[in-house]
Amino acid sequence: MLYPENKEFQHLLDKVKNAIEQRLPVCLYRKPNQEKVKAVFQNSDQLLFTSDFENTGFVFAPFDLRDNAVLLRPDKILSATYLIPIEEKGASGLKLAETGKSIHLDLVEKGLKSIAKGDLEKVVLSRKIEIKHQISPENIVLRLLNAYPSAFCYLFFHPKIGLWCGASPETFLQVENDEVKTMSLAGTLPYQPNAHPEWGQKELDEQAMVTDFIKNRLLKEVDDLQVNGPESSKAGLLWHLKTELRAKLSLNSSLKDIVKSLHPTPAVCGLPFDESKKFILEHEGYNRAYYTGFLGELSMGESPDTSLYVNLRCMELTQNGASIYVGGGITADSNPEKEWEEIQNKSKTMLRLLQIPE
Ligand SMILES: C=C(O[C@H]1C=CC=C(C(=O)O)[C@@H]1O)C(=O)O
Repeated sequence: MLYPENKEFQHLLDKVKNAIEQRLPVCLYRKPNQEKVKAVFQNSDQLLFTSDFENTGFVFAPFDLRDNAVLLRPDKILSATYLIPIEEKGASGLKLAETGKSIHLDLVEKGLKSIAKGDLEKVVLSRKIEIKHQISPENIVLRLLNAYPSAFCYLFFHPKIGLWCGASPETFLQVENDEVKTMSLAGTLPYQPNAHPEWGQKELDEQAMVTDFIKNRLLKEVDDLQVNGPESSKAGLLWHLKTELRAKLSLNSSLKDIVKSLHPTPAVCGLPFDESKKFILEHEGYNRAYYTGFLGELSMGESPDTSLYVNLRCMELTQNGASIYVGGGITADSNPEKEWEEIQNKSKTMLRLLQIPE
């Protein structure tokens, strides 16, 4: 037993473990700053999709929406309160390998050349890191819940898709009645205890580009748009610059319209939209799959509302291993070495879950 003090939570965790063992789709998740953990179970291994986001269920959408967004049909939903134990083990002994550095530096240089030529203004470039480990999904999910109370934490399994988990710091879209909320999250610095982040022009410009894009795209779909920020926001061992946007959904707009006009935002793709996406697909050299896609409840919450998060700080769990996905925004002011350090720091968000001894 992993959590004997809380029978309700242990029951939920056991059910999730059973579903994975029986190869049935399931997603366990906790919204930011909440004590309630939920799990959605689908009682068949059918691969279902949503294209208009009008269904009820849990959506798991890829970076490239030409591939389908997976829908978990909520045949059963369980929830339990989970209180984080006070004695939390810190991130100890993190060893960061430099493997893949030269490949990533070359990719960043290519991005910088396209920016210098005027083809791109910004492009988010990423990589996949393969790690070996022996930790069970139940232990990983506990570590995730304990380490990142202010993130959207999840463990998603579908036998035809795979096993993914993550701690996303970024809201993609929240819709409750006609109220729409989203955020622009871009600009990163390492977190230093007792010190405030000192943002440079590169991060401020990068953040402004993302905010302007979201603002301009949203203005076509919403009324009464309000923009608050940017401000510093802590995400695990990192600081980000964050701007919050809220508005009223226009009468002739739908969730599908907003999703299609925003995803993928320049926080995970780039500017101009089409050219940066093309650059990523041509040059990154691997398939992002569900990294930098989005996931969450569709018409399924208490209200019922929709709350979607960007699939960042995530990994795919495989037999005895994991693939950690990390990326960063490249602009004209980027320094390739610093960009490498930034994604190394981002990789610690998932890496620390695999390296603390059982
Ligand atoms: C693409 C990622 O982060 C995005 C979100 C916040 C800050 C970012 C940045 O500063 O580059 C990225 O835009 C990632 O973590 O893999």
